[in-house]
Amino acid sequence: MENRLYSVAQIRAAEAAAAAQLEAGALMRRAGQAAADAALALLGEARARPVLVLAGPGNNGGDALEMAANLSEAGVDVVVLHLAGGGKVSPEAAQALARARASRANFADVALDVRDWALVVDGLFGIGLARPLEGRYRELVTGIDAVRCPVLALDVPSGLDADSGAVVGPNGVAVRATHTVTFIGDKPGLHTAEGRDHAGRVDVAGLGLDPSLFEPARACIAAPAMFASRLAPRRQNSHKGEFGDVAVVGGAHGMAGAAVLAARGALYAGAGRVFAAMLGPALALDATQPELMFRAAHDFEIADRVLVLGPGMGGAMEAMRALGAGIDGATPVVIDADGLNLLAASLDLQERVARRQAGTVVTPHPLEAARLLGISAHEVQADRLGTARSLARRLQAVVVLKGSGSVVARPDGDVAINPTGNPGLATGGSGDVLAGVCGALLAQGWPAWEAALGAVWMHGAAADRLVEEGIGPVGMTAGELPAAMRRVLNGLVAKSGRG
Ligand SMILES: NC(=O)C1=CN([C@@H]2O[C@H](COP(=O)(O)OP(=O)(O)OC[C@H]3O[C@@H](n4cnc5c(N)ncnc54)[C@H](O)[C@@H]3O)[C@@H](O)[C@H]2O)[C@@H](O)CC1
Ligand SMILES: Nc1ncnc2c1ncn2[C@@H]1O[C@H](COP(=O)(O)OP(=O)(O)O)[C@@H](O)[C@H]1O
Ligand SMILES: [K+]
Repeated sequence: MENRLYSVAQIRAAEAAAAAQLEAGALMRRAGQAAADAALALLGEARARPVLVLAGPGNNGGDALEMAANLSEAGVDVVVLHLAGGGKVSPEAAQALARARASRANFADVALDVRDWALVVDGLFGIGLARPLEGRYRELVTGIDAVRCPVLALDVPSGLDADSGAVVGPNGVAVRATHTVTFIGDKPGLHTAEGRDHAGRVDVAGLGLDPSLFEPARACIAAPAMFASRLAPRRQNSHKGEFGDVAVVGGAHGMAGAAVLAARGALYAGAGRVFAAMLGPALALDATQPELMFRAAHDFEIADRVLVLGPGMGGAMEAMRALGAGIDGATPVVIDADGLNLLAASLDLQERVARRQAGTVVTPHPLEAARLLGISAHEVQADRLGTARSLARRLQAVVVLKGSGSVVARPDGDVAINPTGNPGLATGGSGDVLAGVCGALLAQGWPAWEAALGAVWMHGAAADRLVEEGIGPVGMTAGELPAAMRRVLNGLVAKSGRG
């Protein structure tokens, strides 16, 4: 897997194995050097103002002190704010402190806002954070929000859980960095939940560890390489029957729009034919998308069609029947929105999902995932990877837990975190488009895992393009996504062709 992500336990194990082969303090010195290089790159020619280095009581503070010594040796004006804490200090961190004290760095107890800094470095806490930030730490971390210069976090923004991306504590705070240089290996918490807001741009400094020291990663950052084998250019001699039928089953009274958006998503992602099987009054036509075929759900023939079950489906008995029929069918399905709420209410349906032979992709947002697992949305967000994994295992399906850094999980426990997308997607209907795109990829023969990864990646990339064009994030609409996603998809297909 490329772009590997490691749990804190895996990082600790690799670090311990490496430390046993190296001279004492070598890893911390390497971390301090990598951090200084990152800071120098950020500073560029901006050397007139000083750099503030916040150093905490543990080894993260040790990294920061090594870095302060390196920066001052490089001629940078450095001010260190060292919070010693009362606990035991590791020999490496003690050595780093002695080195920083002997350097030209100034140790001072300053308020964050007293100077115009060129850069603030967060070396308070890393993967050893054990409880919420309080007192002086909390004050400093909130103070960082007010600075206008870049903020570089070492390893992990202090206050953030590196495994989950949750801010630690009920009313917890965490550093909002513009950049993070993370050590030894990349960590999931920097890329999902609150992670993207707190970590900023993430660079990995591997510190020269031998790859054989790592346990196999069970998580990665999603990338087109993971679904590239499905992006083959179309043969000249092809016909619509090769690209599959998608039927969106939904659109109860008053919710036709959800089914239409999903159907448009499927059409623009290349399905051969797209139907909308409506639980409410069947529309005669979508005048802006006349290619879509509307049918009444109660007498619609679902056989041989990939189904997108749920957009605007409502909760009536008829919806439950349509969902059950789709689940028991032999074609791949996507279950979304109201389909998931109905599923949450029926253990029987959940078991039938788990027994399905054809591909199944389930796309809950955090509240839908919470209903399915009988927990709160807060608990889902506190452990997005764990939640996605347990749902995937329970339903024996590929699960997309949506939101910032969508988590795609498979029943065997492997997960990928999607790096594309932005808050422009936080608008009604964007999830319907995603479900339709995923249905179209399944209809074109993509396996569930690749279809889910491809749909999520391209849907997010479409939103990113719209932002680049000034169409969002504010005011971006779900209806603008299908055409933008189509450009992304064709761009990837063109790249996949023979040079
Ligand atoms: N051991 C080494 O040689 C290396 C350490 N590294 C760095 O070391 C970090 C991990 O070091 P540590 O295990 O010392 O952990 P941290 O430095 O992240 O924090 C642990 C220290 O903070 C205290 N603490 C935890 N939460 C607190 C809170 N909320 N309020 C007040 N005090 C709190 C603990 O009692 C302990 O003293 C990594 O994130 C990384 O930055 C890496 O540079 C790799 C090399
Ligand atoms: N802040 C965000 N950053 C990135 N993606 C987001 C964000 N908010 C929402 N999304 C994405 O937008 C889509 C919203 O889906 P959903 O919550 O089902 O909305 P709806 O039901 O209105 O269609 C999902 O793909 C989700 O991952
Ligand atoms: K930190």
